[in-house]
Amino acid sequence: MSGYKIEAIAGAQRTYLGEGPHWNAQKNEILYVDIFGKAVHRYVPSTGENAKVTVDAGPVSLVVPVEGQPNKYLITVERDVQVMEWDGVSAKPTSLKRLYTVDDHCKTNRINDGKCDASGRLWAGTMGYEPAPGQLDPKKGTLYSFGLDGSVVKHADQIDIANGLAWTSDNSIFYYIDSFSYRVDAFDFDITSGVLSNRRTAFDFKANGVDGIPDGMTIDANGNLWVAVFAGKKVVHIDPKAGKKIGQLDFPTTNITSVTFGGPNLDILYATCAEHFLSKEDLASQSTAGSLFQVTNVGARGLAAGFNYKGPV
Ligand SMILES: O=C(O)[C@H](O)[C@@H](O)[C@H](O)[C@H](O)CO
Ligand SMILES: [Zn+2]
Repeated sequence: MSGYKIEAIAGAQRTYLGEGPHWNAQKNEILYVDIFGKAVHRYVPSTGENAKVTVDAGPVSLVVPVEGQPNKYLITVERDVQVMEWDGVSAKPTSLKRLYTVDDHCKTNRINDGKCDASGRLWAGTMGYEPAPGQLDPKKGTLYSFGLDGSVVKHADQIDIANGLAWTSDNSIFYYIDSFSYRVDAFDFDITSGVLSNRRTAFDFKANGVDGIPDGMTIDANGNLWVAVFAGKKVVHIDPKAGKKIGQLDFPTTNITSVTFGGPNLDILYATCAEHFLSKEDLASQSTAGSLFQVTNVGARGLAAGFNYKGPV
């Protein structure tokens, strides 16, 4: 893949563990979190406006706007799903309200990656305690959905690190990453009922000789996947139908965590990354660690902007 250009966005606030980028088309802004920075960030590319709101209660792993309520956002804090009221400027939320708590059976778990499907249903998964690279409390994660009717449904368990999620344009397939499987899996998906079935492998990192840990993910208008590779210094472009890698974006820092398309034409790929788990040497030599990146001229456009949450708040 040639001709692409990667830039660390100087005007966007940096993070310790940047994650969960969401293109909010209603406000032409990108939202992203700093998990262990316990914060939500917003950045408006057209004006350079940016802001950060800190939630002291615990790690914040995702942010999704609430449909029709411009100052309300769904966030996850530790094992809670909460609705945050925020004016988009202040350093502290106007209000926080807990909606759901998951994994009471394992209180050292936390919610990790998640996003909404096209119906506005939230999907999010959990992971065990991970004090250091390779020291994860294994197979403790569960994938949940939070429905428009207020239902909380378990879809899969025995997950190591609940990560990337993406749906096809016709919502017939859900792609999913449990990081330490080193795979992208595919499920048949029924968006009306929210039911997943027929889990199979769409792309196997090890079988295809791709090193690193698959992390966050997005899908482009051609139905191909873009997967951030933690400890891999890259984003890989994958054709999930063929189970083949079809491209790669090489970054100047090691721990790329997630990606989303954004911009008015959905032709800019935004990537989050982390200082988290970087070696001392890498931290000293990688000045862009923790940046929000934009990648232009990748040769594809996003399938859609981020979907808002449409459930009860
Ligand atoms: O960003 C995430 O999704 C996790 O929260 C990170 O912690 C890494 O994926 C994990 O640490 C890799 O080992
Ligand atoms: Zn992740």
